Amino acid sequence: MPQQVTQSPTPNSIPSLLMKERELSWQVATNLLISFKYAWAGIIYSFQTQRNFRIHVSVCVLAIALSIFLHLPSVEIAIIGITSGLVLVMELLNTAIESVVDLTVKQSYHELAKVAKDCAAGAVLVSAMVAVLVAAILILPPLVVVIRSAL
Ligand SMILES: Nc1ncnc2c1ncn2[C@@H]1O[C@H](COP(=O)(O)OP(=O)(O)OP(=O)(O)O)[C@@H](O)[C@H]1O
Repeated sequence: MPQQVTQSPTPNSIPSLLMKERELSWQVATNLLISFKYAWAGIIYSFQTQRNFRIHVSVCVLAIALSIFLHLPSVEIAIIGITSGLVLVMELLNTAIESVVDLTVKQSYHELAKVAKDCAAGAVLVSAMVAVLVAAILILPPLVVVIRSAL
């Protein structure tokens, strides 16, 4: 049976290919402000629908507030900010992957849908464990000192 060979795109044809990809989009943000609006809508959607996202936002705010209250060095506050922020990013990606999987398989069971959702949830878990470990190492010692001096 003759095999169908797809030619790889030449550098000149790449811009027109990209245009075609964008044609598939139902709506395209026409400027930066509108892009921000859609990004914000995604964050609000996750906050309103995902309990875990709300928990992670609260813990993230608490960790940064505590590190400011304890007068941690700015590098340590930045590290806590990065690790906590990473958890929120993972949660947003997890929500995006869950939505795409549900859109694809609807309410039917599929082994690959399970793999995709479990791996996305695993990514959130790994980032959350790293964030807790980093926060515990940086926040706990000065927090214990403050609590002891208050007693
Ligand atoms: N269509 C599906 N096919 C196979 N397994 C699925 C499917 N949908 C969900 N699952 C399984 O059920 C689990 C929970 O799915 P769900 O969509 O509720 O995600 P979740 O991990 O609970 O989301 P959250 O991150 O909000 O807690 C998935 O991790 C997966 O193991």
